[in-house]
Amino acid sequence: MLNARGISVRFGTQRVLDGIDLSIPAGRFSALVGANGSGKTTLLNVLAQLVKPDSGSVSLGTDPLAGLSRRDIARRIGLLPQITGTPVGLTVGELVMQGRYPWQNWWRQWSDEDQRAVDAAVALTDIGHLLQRPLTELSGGQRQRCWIAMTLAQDTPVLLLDEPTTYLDIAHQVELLQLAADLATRGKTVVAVLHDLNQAACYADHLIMLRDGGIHAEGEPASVFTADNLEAVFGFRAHIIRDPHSGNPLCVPRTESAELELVSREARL
Ligand SMILES: Nc1ncnc2c1ncn2[C@@H]1O[C@H](COP(=O)(O)OP(=O)(O)OP(=O)(O)O)[C@@H](O)[C@H]1O
Repeated sequence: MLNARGISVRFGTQRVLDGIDLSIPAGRFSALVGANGSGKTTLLNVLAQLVKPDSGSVSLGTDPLAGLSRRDIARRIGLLPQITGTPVGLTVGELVMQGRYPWQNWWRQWSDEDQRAVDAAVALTDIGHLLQRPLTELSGGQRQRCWIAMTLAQDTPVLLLDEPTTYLDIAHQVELLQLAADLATRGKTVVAVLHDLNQAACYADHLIMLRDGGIHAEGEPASVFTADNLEAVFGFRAHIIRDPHSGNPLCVPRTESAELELVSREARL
């Protein structure tokens, strides 16, 4: 269990996170959703100890993370940030190998275990055919899969993914979400910031809705993914319907034209 207690963060005069208490279930796939600017990235960065909160603490199980070295944290928590730049002069293979950095030191160089972790990450993200290519020559989606592979190669019990489906076509989005769900089934604790609410409700075991730097709702998607919560958090009205195949909740935005059509149809009856 990854626990955050009383987390508050200010940037200047702006309070971005406001006394957050959160218990992220171990071995589950949690999705973090909320409007732009609601504090999702800041919260992930606090969980990964990249942002020091003004108050509050994070622990993994019973172990507080504050005070651990960067290397020790990186052996426990892998973070895929929102990627904005591309390193020049690096091949895909070299990037993925960098995921093993926290496990190495001057007396322990590249090992069979490192190679196994890299091979597994490469296979899971289907980038074996790209290993010799410079990162700068790849499409945005291919590059995103390489970053994900690097994070997987780190082989941490906790994975924090900030908008991992960015740049991916729909088939690779679904693949990535299924991979996150599978990793959770195999015991990893996965937390992903997702903007596609239906994907979040469909793939995650646990949904966390952030609103103005606080937790508005959290729990199983079936109980959290309600029209009222979506309206409160995102300010839009939606119908919640069920996926006829899986039974998962899906939201359909209530557009003005659809509402008018409904009213006039009812008036005609
Ligand atoms: N380093 C920073 N310095 C100052 N303000 C910041 C910094 N990082 C984030 N903020 C502010 O904190 C608020 C929350 O930002 P954050 O990136 O956590 O939101 P988010 O929910 O991830 O947004 P998005 O969905 O747009 O990615 C925003 O108002 C943002 O401008």
